[in-house]
Formats: sequence, C-alpha cells, structure tokens
Amino acid sequence: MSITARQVAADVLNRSRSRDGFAAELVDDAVNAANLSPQDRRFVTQLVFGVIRRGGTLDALLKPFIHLPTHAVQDRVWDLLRLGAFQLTFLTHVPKHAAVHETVELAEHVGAPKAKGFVNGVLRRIAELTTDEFTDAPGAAAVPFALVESAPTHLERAGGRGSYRRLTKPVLPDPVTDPAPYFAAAFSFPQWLANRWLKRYGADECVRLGFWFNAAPPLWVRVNKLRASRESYRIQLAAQTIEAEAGEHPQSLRFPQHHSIRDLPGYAEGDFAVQDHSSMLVASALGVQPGMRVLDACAAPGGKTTHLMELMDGRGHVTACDIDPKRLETVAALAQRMRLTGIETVLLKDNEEFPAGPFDAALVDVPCSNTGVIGRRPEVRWRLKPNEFEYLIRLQTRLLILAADRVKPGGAVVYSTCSIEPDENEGVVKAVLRGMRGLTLEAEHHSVPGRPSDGGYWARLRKAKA
Ligand SMILES: C[S@@+](CC[C@H](N)C(=O)[O-])C[C@H]1O[C@@H](n2cnc3c(N)ncnc32)[C@H](O)[C@@H]1O
Repeated sequence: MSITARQVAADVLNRSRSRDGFAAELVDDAVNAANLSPQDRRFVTQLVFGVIRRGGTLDALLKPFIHLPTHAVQDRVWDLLRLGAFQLTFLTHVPKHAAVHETVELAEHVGAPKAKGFVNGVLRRIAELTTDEFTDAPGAAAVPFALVESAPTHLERAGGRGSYRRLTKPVLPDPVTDPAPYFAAAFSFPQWLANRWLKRYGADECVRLGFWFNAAPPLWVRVNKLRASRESYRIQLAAQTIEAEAGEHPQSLRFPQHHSIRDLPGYAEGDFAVQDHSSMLVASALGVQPGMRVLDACAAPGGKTTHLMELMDGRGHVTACDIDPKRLETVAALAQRMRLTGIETVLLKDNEEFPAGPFDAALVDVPCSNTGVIGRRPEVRWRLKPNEFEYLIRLQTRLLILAADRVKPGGAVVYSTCSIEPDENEGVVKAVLRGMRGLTLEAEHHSVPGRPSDGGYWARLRKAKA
C-alpha cells in the first residue's frame, strides 16, 4: 500500500527532531521519495510546518488533557497528538472526525499500536475544546488563528490583527494578567524570546508579529533584469492566468497564491530567482556599477551574489565566499540557471580570511539568529538559544572587520542580517565603527516583519578615500 500524506508528515516530524536539517529540506526529500500528488505534497508541508510553528500552542492545548508527565509519552506519540491537535485547531478543511480517526490510525505506522486508545481519548477532548466560532478578541479561551492556506490575504482582511478561534473553556494564560506566558503559549514562542520581544515591542506589536510569524509567508521572486523586465514577465505570467503583484523593489513580484516554483514560466531559463522582498533591498544598497570587483563574504546559497551580478548588468566580477561546500555548490548552480557569468566561488576553511582583493565593494550577509525569518523557517524559534547571541555577535563583528579590510579606499561595505535583534544589527555596526578608523555609516535600514515581508537589517559603510 502506498504511503499517505499524514504518514509522511509523521516521519518528517520524527526526523526533524533528531537531525540538524531544515524542515523545508526534509519535506522536499520525503515527498519526492514518496511520489505524492501535488495536493498531498502541499498537505504534508502544511502539516509539518504547522505542527513545528504552532508546537508551543498545541502543547498548551494538549497538556490539560494528559494526566502523565510529558516524558512518559513517547516522542512519536507526542508528534501524533500535535498532528491531530493541529488539524482540529488550525485547519478548517479537515472534518473533525477525519482529523481524529486518521491520526489515531497513524499509531501503528509510528510503531505504537498500543497508544491508539490514548491518542483517540486526548484528540476527542481537543475536538470538544475547539469551536467553529471566531472572534477578534484575545483571551484565555481563544486561540490565535490564521487560515494556513491563505494567511496573507486573511491577515489583510483582519486589518493585520488576525482572528481567534473560540474554545469551550479557558486553557491559555490570561493575556491581561499574564502577558508573557500568554504570548509564549498563544503564539507559540519559547518563553525567553516572548519576554525579550514583549520588553522591546510591547503587547500590540508582539501580537502583530505573532500572527505574521505563524502564517505561511508569501512567495516573492526577483525578476532577472538581464533577461526580462518585470512588466514583460508579469505579462508572461498573466498569459498563464498566474497572478503576481509588483512590490516596491523594481525587480520584485509577489504571488498571492501558492505555486510550485519549478512550474513557473521561465524557471529553467533563469528568468527569476526566488527571493524575499527584504533580501532584494540588500544587494541594491551596495550601489555596485558595471565592471566592479565585488566581495560577497557569506554568499551561499547565492541569492544576493546573483543579484549583485544583475545589478552590474552582467559585467564585473563577484568573489563568492562561504565555509559550507554543499551550500556553495548552490551558488554556482543558481548562477548557471540565471545564465550569469563572472561569479567565482571560493570555499573558505573555518577562520580563514577572505581573498586579498582589493575589492571595489563588499557585501557581508552574516550568519545570524534568523529572528526576522521565523515564519519561513519554522524550527528556528525552537532551535535558537539565548546563549548563542554572544558567539554570533563575535563572528559577525569579525566578518565585517575582515571584509571591510579587503575594500579599496572610497569603497562601500554593506553589512546585513535577517535578524530583528538590535545587538546583531546596529550593535555590531556601532562596535565596528568605534574600533575601525576611516569607516563611516552612510545609510541603514530595518525591514519590519510583515511590512511587507521578512524582517532584517542592512547598513552601508563607506571607507575613507586615501
Ligand atoms: C545568511 S547566509 C548568506 C545568504 C546569502 N548571502 C544569500 O543571499 O543567499 C550566511 C552564510 O554565511 C556562511 N558562513 C558562516 N560562517 C562563515 C565564515 N566564517 N566565513 C564565510 N561564510 C560563513 C554560512 O555558511 C551561510 O551560508
């Protein structure tokens, strides 16, 4: 018998717990191996991403009905409880009886047939807990809800506030008397991150961020300006009845509906690259000109490397460095698909310095906490630990200093992250400006999550003329 979407999802959840890989890659591998229909592929993604993203909320809903310590429930059985609770709470297209029955049936697949009765009992209680009524008022008996299938549109309709699914009884902390535990449980964030953001942003902005980061992020592409204008590509899409909206960046297009990227016209010909709107701003901030020699210090998987070459009208040289050989291969593959030449990949050993140059300009798109893209990478919120910031900030500072050192007098350096943490952003830039003479801050920009897309930061520094 062929494997079902729910079985694949249960297997991916199991793998995502024990491996370092990203959920997106694990889902891709698993759906390809299982040869699922496009509809089932989407369902697997929805289940896996949803269960990981909403894991904190699902546990808060489940715990009142489980009279065993968490460690007494096998991991794979706990996955099933979350899978069932996710369908019952966040998916409107799955009937309740199917959500319970199909999830109980998975117990055999995960090697725990004896847990069937237990899973059935708990999920029936969750089915009773979740009503079909929605409200825009938060509370201990209302779960922040987003239509997973069409979250951005849904959020716009709700004025960015989102809506809440009513529960038959209060199971979440009270948002007024216990805002920090409420935000962590209702919006599914680790407590340390909830505390950190509440202190910085206040409750209203945290709620907006919570809705944004729990929705499926929109698909954006950057039209390869060396192959097509944005308008001509949009006409090509329209001819296939594919809707796309122009964004503020002149090469950007946003797709309101879900699409398989490889099926979009011009994929194989390199007419576009998948890239979030905020990321497009970064290479543009460097102000490169045709014929320049540019250092891309942390290049893989190559979204910004290829953009830099487009911005130089395909005439120039980009030295694309990274320490990860597998990811560096994707830079070369992307450059090839986009039909771009003049990109040289350089594999660095850990702690190795960048090639000598000198370069006309440098982009330093550092490894970071990824807190601006938590919606895109569902596991980030759970894997990130507060004690990692110290290491990251030290690495970011070092990479910025080393890259700036390779740039000619008068040249520009753009430092960027996909983090919304000030200590990884302006904090690093200020420290480097204090410590390195002849460098000034020329411009900086904070991308706010949801306005219009991923969160992030860039700063352009200028080296003094000799
Ligand atoms: C944020 S990602 C870069 C994304 C890329 N610029 C893009 O737009 O597609 C950061 C990259 O830095 C790389 N990295 C980590 N430590 C590094 C180091 N010491 N030197 C160079 N690259 C490093 C990681 O392997 C990762 O690919």
